[in-house]
Amino acid sequence: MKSKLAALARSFRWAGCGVRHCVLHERNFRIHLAAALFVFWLAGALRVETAGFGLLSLAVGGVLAAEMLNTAVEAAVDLASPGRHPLAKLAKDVSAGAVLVMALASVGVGFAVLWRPEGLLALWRALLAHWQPKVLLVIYLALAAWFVFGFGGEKQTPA
Ligand SMILES: Nc1ncnc2c1ncn2[C@@H]1O[C@H](COP(=O)(O)OP(=O)(O)OP(=O)(O)O)[C@@H](O)[C@H]1O
Repeated sequence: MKSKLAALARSFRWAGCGVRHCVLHERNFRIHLAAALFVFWLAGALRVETAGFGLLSLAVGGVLAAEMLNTAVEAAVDLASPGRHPLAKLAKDVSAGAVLVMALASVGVGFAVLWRPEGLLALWRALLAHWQPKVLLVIYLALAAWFVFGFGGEKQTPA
């Protein structure tokens, strides 16, 4: 029993290593994370109901998972085919296309859940009328830019 629990804990640890790698070395993954934070903030500000949060979570999780699978495919292809090969190109392009499809579907989910003209207009008016939201927005944009472009190391494929 103890060794089974240890094996389970180990598998979670390896999964965590995969997430950590993407956060540190995949710029697109960080873009999705920064966008997700904004989407969840917007959903909170618009008082989106629980089901809406569920849909947004599925969409955000789907895009992040697709991005991670794309990274896994790229690493496996580079390992199997260090030189150029049409099948390597096919695998990478289809994998990248899957991320695009998931991202577009998520934009659709985002619109369906967050398109509340009155609420959005009220947020926009609050942004224009007060300095605090402007400062918060600038801080968020600066932190997001640092996180996306300045955080972690260069893209790499582990040896
Ligand atoms: N081993 C390979 N053989 C043939 N074509 C490849 C190979 N590796 C990459 N390509 C192709 O070269 C182009 C650029 O690939 P690259 O791996 O640089 O991806 P990318 O679009 O820059 O994405 P990322 O920044 O996530 O790596 C893509 O069309 C890809 O399919």
